[in-house]
Amino acid sequence: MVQLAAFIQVPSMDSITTLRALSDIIAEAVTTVERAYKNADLNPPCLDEPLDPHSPAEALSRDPVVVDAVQNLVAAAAQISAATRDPAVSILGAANAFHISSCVQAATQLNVPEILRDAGPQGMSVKDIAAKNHVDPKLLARILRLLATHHIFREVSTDVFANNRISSTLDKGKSVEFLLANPDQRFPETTGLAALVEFITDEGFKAAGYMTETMLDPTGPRTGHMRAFRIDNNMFQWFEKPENKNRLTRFGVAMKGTATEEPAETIFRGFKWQDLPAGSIVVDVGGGLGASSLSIARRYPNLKVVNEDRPPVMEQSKAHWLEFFPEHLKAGMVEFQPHNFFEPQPVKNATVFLLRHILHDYADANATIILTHLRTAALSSTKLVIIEKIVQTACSGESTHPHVKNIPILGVPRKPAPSPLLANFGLAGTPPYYDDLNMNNLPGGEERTLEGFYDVLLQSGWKLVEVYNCLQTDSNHIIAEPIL
Ligand SMILES: C[S@@+](CC[C@H](N)C(=O)[O-])C[C@H]1O[C@@H](n2cnc3c(N)ncnc32)[C@H](O)[C@@H]1O
Repeated sequence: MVQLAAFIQVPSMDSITTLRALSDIIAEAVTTVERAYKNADLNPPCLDEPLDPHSPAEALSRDPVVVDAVQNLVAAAAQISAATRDPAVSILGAANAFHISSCVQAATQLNVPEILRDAGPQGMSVKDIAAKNHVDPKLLARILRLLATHHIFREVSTDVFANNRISSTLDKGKSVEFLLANPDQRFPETTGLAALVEFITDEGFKAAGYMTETMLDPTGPRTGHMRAFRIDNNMFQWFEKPENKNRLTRFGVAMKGTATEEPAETIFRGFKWQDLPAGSIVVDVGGGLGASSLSIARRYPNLKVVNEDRPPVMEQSKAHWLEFFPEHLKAGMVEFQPHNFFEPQPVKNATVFLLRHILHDYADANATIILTHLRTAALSSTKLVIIEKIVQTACSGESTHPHVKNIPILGVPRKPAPSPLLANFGLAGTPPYYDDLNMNNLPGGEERTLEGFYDVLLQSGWKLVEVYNCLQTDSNHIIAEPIL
């Protein structure tokens, strides 16, 4: 009898209390969103309609009050689903989640969002979409239906699909005729979000397929990417091969796309660029196109910029600055310095070394080499500004690291998650964890905890002095100074 009782599922008071608390969080969040939109005499954006990035309703969706409410809503809705759904169905859903990536890849590579933009709200028959790409309409219908089931596209009537708010984010804003006739020109001059999605669902997706194999075979190829593409050099060297020219272009635009995940003002919400004296030298180490330093220089044109990256990227960067900020070039205030950051740093009088999305490409041994070269070239007054996400744990509790507790965390205080949500807001807080594994599988790097940053900086002669939390983004500005 005692043994039998163990198998009888009687929901405890705790489980019910948890469900009630989650549903209260959802109800309260909906009320907050409703009130914000009523006060502005607007309706929230409609999922069934394409995104209009310039509409007042979309602008209000970025209001901190609405963002916070939606964060609670997403976290609670995911947790209540996890708590109530058949766990076998949940785990099978997780196991099959790669189909979503694969179908998003198909839809974007076939330019379906642009084809459906032209079709308007009544949508287009999958036969006509498939005909433009010379692919099997039956398979395309199955792909788009799986996506519509996940609220990406809308199945208007049987086999007729239209864009919705989510699918339309992939619209590259170019004509279908142009995209089909110029496959190598699909991404330049776009926001970069579609390029980022294609990079993740192509290189990222393939590399992830080899993550476990790589973990179990530490003496073999170092990354999932090397295994997937059967290469023995790293992703960045692979990008430089002539046959990967389009991939390199896509990656460059995709990195610009990472900025679309965060509000345009983010770069100004942490480190106080305005306090730098005129003529200060900002070195954008591994700057890519130099999109971040370009934003900084545009706002503070008395700052000099040295953009550093691998030689082929420098060509692209120069073209980017010529297009978007030619004045700084003409004024001789920006230099393009081909440089390998595993070799000694050539700029010896930097005011700031800016490292945005660089250290996470490398595990600690290589990150230490990069940081040590910067430390050797630094003046005693040089600041290191690292822009990266700081990974939180899924549980609550104080750090046991001896030093990080005393580091000032400035900027926007991070709100604690209301009980019973996970401390990191669960599904609403996933981006850093996705990035972490992309870093592992592609270049062999990692997103770091605050403790991880402190330790790798210390090993390289830098002291982590403060952290800025930026508004509405997971990105942090991590400031370090030379240890003298
Ligand atoms: C993740 S991207 C970040 C780009 C830019 N900082 C940004 O925030 O958009 C990494 C950059 O590091 C560059 N990179 C990779 N290996 C490098 C090396 N050994 N020396 C210099 N740059 C390198 C890549 O070309 C790429 O532009």
